[in-house]
Amino acid sequence: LKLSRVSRTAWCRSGVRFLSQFNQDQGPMTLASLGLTEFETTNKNKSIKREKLCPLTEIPKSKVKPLGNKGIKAAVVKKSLHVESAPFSAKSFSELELPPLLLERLESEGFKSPTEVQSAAIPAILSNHDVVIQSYTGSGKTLAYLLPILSQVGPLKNESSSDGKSGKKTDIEAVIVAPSRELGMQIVREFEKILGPADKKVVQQLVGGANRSRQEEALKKNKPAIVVGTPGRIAEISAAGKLHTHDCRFLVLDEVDELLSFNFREDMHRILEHVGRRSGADPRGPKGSAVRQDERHTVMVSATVPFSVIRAARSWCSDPLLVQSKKVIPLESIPSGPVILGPTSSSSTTSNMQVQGTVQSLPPALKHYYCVSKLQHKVDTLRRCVHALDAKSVIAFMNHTKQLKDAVFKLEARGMKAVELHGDLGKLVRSTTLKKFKNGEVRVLVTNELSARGLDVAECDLVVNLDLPTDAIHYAHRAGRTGRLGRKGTVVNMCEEPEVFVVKKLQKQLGVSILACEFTEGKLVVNEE
Ligand SMILES: Nc1ncnc2c1ncn2[C@@H]1O[C@H](COP(=O)(O)OP(=O)(O)OP(=O)(O)O)[C@@H](O)[C@H]1O
Repeated sequence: LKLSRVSRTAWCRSGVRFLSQFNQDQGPMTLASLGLTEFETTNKNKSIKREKLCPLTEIPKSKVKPLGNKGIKAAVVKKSLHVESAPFSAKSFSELELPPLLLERLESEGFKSPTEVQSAAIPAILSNHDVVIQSYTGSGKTLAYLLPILSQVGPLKNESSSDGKSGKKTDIEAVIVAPSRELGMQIVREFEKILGPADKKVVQQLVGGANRSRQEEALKKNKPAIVVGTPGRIAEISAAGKLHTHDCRFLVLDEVDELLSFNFREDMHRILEHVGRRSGADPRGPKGSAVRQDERHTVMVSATVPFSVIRAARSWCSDPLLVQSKKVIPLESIPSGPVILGPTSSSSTTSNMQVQGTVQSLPPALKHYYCVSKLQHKVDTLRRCVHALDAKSVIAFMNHTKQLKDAVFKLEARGMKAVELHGDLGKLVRSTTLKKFKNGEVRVLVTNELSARGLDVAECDLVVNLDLPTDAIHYAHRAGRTGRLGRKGTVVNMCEEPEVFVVKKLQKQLGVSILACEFTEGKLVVNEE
């Protein structure tokens, strides 16, 4: 496959189909399956060592690459990045060269030290590299891009940071795109937390479902430097000429693999076309000129990075780096096609890749179980499961919105406080429901895929799949709602007898043990198989 120069249109058209085809054939694509987690493959003849991918400790300086994207992103003058020393030795935020005001804010909000992915990503972004950030759910990817942005944009930034190209006050300097309203709002709150009450207006939410004219008025009145929103609303306001992003310096695509899905295709196309597109600039201007210092930096983020994302990054970014918890490597060094796990692959290679894949997208300490239950008994089994594990904060996933109400009704009838959350509810109901769940008023949140991505409820100690997820990528995001930032977490899958093979397949694809269990006499009993 020749993928590095796919046109945007081709990428948009084919990305989803490609991904779903791959998922069907080989299971979900993880970075491990791209051969990234081990620096030496098991095939000795074709072994690729890290040193070859990334000579010495330095990321190679950017080469000017034909991008085939009308030059939205021309070559950028980049600082070289020491990948083995600085990012991995950082013990505190101050070692990451963040500005003093930002460090003060982090301290007063109780953030003491960076997570591994933050230690790796912050220097990479600060060195003007485009990056793809991939690390497991709940590992702190939001701050990994938020902090370098606030180092260069807004009131906490380094004094030496430039004010952007035009210096026009109406210009947006950073656009963050997220696939759901809930996730968008959560990111806004994270920005507000770090900015502090006095500077909250530096960031503006542009999520769907909220009043559009109020958002437009706020843009006009507050002149925010940063906007966070859903693709539809950002594209809509941009198309109406009320959002000026041509001089934008940062574009972040959070949950990027979801943003590449068919549903968002047109809106994402507009965003990628317009954000950071300098009017009148020659995209192929002289290499290293000062003009390009302020070109758009693109940051793509997710716990799961299928091949469609690698391909999109190659198309839309300039010499992107892949940042994982303990590694920073040039995306260029990734093999240019998916690793095929066919019948000819040796079983050791296959299992090795799968184990590595799990380490990357799921928190390593999560415990996984499955429990065979008849359809009509599943909610009762859920109730027994919650009691047996003494779970305080539970997210139960179902595949069909219509069934959620019924499950909530049954739980409430048995004295268990539960509430439903899905996209058909009004925005006010959605936010009060989530608030109630977050502050512990409700024990079980019964929901669908809407809550699977990004939702951060630290207290959530149990995830139950009342219906099995459609594939391993969906499993990873659902499971990742628990066990966040090193906390304990349990995932229980309820399935009927004929579905056990699906659990076995997920287990194999994800490389985790999903143990058979039942709930008897108020206890979790793990069955020997
Ligand atoms: N350095 C840190 N110190 C303490 N808490 C942190 C730190 N970094 C992030 N957190 C907190 O950890 C939680 C999880 O972070 P975040 O939501 O960014 O994870 P994530 O990797 O994006 O997860 P997901 O893949 O599910 O979206 C958040 O509540 C965040 O505020």
